[in-house]
Amino acid sequence: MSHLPAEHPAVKPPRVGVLLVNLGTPDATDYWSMRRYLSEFLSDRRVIELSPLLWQPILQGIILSLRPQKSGKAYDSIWNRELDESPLRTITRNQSDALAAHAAAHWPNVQVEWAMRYGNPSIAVGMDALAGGGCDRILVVPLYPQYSAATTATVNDKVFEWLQKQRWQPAVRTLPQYHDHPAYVNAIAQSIRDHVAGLDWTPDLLMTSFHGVPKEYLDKGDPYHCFCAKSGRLIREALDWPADQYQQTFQSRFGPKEWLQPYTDVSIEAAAKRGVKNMLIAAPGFSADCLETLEELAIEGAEIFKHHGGENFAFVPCLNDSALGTAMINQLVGEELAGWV
Ligand SMILES: C=CC1=C(C)c2cc3[nH]c(cc4nc(cc5[nH]c(cc1n2)c(C)c5CCC(=O)O)C(CCC(=O)O)=C4C)c(C)c3C=C
Ligand SMILES: [Fe+2]
Ligand SMILES: [Fe+2]
Repeated sequence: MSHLPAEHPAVKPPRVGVLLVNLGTPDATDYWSMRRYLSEFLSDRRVIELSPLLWQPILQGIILSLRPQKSGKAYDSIWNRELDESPLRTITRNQSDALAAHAAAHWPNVQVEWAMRYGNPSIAVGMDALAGGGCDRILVVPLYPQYSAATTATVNDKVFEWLQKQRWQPAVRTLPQYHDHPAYVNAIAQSIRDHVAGLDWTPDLLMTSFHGVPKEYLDKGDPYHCFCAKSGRLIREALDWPADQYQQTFQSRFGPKEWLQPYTDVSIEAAAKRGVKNMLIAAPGFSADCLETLEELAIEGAEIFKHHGGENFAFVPCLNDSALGTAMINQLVGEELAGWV
């Protein structure tokens, strides 16, 4: 006859968890908050592929003495003062709330949480909340349409680092990239169409700007570059936008090495100099507006364009928690939960 020990773990009714994950964000814009965030981010060996013996002295000594102030100022210019947090955090939480509402209506045994790869709330906190809620199956959703080792893979690494510490592991699925999914391509195309309809001028250039990575990562086999090119082409085709009035670029260069080209800032300047007067820019690689879109594109991009002779400049907001954006997330998650709900 067998006897269960008194401390036998409680067996809860099975539930399914979904964890939405985006990049990360500082808790505040002061020097130490910025330093903590940038240190975690730039110490990730998927992001900076250098030996820590070489990189950490440069990072801790030089970069983290100056960059926290500079980036803190940039974050200050876009900070959500009402909620005292970065826009990326506000938007990701809203996306999660919208998915949770959809789940409550359609998939009653699904719990939704959200997390940031760097900063708070962490992936471990999100996974703890799902496991604590009784989820024995978890779908992880890195909110990156185009796969890169520097983004999608490092989210999955962090999830599996959490799994390594669990005695009772849930089953885990990860959402694959969706760079050519019709729901994604059509949602981006529609958001661009809607934005154009609200302008009192006609764009003579549409630029789609994606976050860059060092060119070396492409040479080593990271497929991100090709996925961005394909997304750009599919979006242009969905819009039926003339090829000679379209350009795809890469932004947010960091450090002295070559990054993926053409560079967004250089291309905006060149467009203005060759006589483009009306320019529209979109950022289809970002699921949510953040420093890189609100500051680098909408503010700095407009300044560069106008400084070099451009007249009208508009930025198409990311899908964020718009009806288009949340419907797309609901669809992608619904397809990936097949067999689980
Ligand atoms: C070598 C450094 C970096 C690589 C490689 C990199 C890849 C990469 N990043 C994103 C998306 C985002 N990056 C954001 C901010 C940001 N990125 C870097 C550096 C690299 N990114 C830094 C240092 C920062 C912080 C700000 C700064 O100091 O400039 C953000 C915004 C976060 C926010 O809270 O607003 C996003 C989003 C992708 C998609 C990507 C590779 C494909
Ligand atoms: Fe980045
Ligand atoms: Fe940037």
